[in-house]
Amino acid sequence: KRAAVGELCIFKVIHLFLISAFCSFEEIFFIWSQKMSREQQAVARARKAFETGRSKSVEYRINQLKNLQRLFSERQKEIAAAIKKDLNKTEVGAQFYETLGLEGEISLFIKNLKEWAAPRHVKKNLLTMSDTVYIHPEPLGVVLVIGAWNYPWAVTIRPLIGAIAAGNAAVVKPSEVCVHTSKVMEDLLPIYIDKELYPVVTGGVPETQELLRQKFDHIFYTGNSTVGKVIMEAAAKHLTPVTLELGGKSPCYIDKNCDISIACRRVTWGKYSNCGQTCIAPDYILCEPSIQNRVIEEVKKCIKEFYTDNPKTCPDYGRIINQRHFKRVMAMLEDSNIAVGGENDESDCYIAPTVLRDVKPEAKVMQEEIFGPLLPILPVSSLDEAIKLINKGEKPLALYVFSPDNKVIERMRDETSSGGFLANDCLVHYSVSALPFGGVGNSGIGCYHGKFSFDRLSHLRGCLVKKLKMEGVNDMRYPPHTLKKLGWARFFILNTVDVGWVGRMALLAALVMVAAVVIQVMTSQMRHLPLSLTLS
Ligand SMILES: NC(=O)c1ccc[n+]([C@@H]2O[C@H](COP(=O)([O-])OP(=O)(O)OC[C@H]3O[C@@H](n4cnc5c(N)ncnc54)[C@H](O)[C@@H]3O)[C@@H](O)[C@H]2O)c1
Ligand SMILES: CC(C)=CCC/C(C)=C/CC/C(C)=C/C=O
Repeated sequence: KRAAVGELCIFKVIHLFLISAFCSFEEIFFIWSQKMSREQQAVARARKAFETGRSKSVEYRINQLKNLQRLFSERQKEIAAAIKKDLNKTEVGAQFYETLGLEGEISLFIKNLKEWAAPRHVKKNLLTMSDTVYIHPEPLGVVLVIGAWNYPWAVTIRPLIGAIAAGNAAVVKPSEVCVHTSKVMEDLLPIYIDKELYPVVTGGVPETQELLRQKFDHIFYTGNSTVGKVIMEAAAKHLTPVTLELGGKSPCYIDKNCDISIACRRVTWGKYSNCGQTCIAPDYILCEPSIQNRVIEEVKKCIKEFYTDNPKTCPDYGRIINQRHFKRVMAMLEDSNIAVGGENDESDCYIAPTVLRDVKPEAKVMQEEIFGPLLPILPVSSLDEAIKLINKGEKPLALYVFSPDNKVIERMRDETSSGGFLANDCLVHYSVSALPFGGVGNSGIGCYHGKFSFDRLSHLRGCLVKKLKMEGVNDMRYPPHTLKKLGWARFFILNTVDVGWVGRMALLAALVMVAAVVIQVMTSQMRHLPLSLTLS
């Protein structure tokens, strides 16, 4: 047996020798990759492509972004057809909620990328005044982007835009739950953008787990908090940093003094868009008992206005993504009183826009993120009680308050915590690229959109370039350490300089003048000394 193993080893060594002697690197990579899983291959190719250095060029990145922009202008029909099959969104709806935001984000990046990627000069202290001190944004390497199904293009491509812009390679894993969209993404992306640098890997849990076994330089995950923990655990094995865009129960407080009809119109839109399957949908309403009936009536009116008397046949009303989620949402209805809606059809994954009245915090619907078209109303006696109730739960992704009173708005903002905060509207903060979008606590880690995406997926390298002159200035930091040196160090380190170019010149001129005066005084003093003393 031992002889056989020995022979095998010799054979292997000869085999390896022959390969390395007679094969090119490409061939060796090919032979080696035959033994790898599809996921391993995609990651290895992406890393190899990253190592060529082509994504370091800002022009290259801008070109890739322009190609992505072209995908959205040329392939709207295919994109919309798949989203229609997956989530029953109309073509207009798909553009409005998904691709419009992406087109805006790409334009923003194309316009600003040169500036964002350039070295950023920073404030200095007196000690480093004559040095060049700056932040140098650099690519991280290979990023894994894991998308969710509810807005499959928006939540998968938006992080990809950031990854491309920051000069990374990125492996894109769309959600398998959106079967049709995932296929379209797999087919279209390689036609438009560099397929080596940005491969698409489709598949479900086993494929994602195989991807997670590989080493990445950042993992950007969008989805539920339970899987978020799985992602973070896998990332920890390689010390990979993560961004987790999660969900949660986003509360909505309606003040009795506000225009209830306008508030309810905005809440109805925020809640029932995409059939309630929006990460930042208002999850439940908190209001005083005196306005509960008004709120119910107004929401009911808006449901009729937006989705007709029969939302089931209304093209703008979506469907629950699949039967598993249908059953999950329906089970939440068990111990609640339906005030509006409640109709459903499992075979069509249809649940009507539904309002629940007098809901208690212990009710089933209050135990987890609803992610469906149910709107519970929890009566509270005051703003104080609403704040207390919100603070009992996990920190939400969004928090909504409707009130004409700035004091109410400010109290709600200052006495709670959430990923984002919106007064007198729902969802729209998502569309402002200048705002960081992300959760806090249980609703996520890290934020993105616009420049925040660029910074999140870059390494912001701190750089200081000193000249080899003026060594005398450094004396204060070298041993022996004395109180006098400490005094100088305090002066030089604790004083920051932010005087700009003109100021720097003026400061330099002042220093030169002081030095000139000192030298003059010293030489004139020396002239008055007896010759013997000057020499000694
Ligand atoms: N913060 C945001 O921007 C944002 C956006 C959209 C959705 N969400 C949240 O996402 C949730 C809905 O999405 P979801 O989680 O149902 O989407 P999902 O089922 O599509 O899962 C998300 C991704 O995780 C992968 N995945 C699932 N289970 C896994 C496992 N066990 N191991 C490894 N990978 C796994 C899937 O393949 C998929 O790509 C909601 O909680 C919602 O609030 C958050
Ligand atoms: C276009 C306007 C005014 C607002 C954005 C609407 C919206 C709901 C976008 C989708 C947000 C999103 C990806 C949520 C995640 O689940």
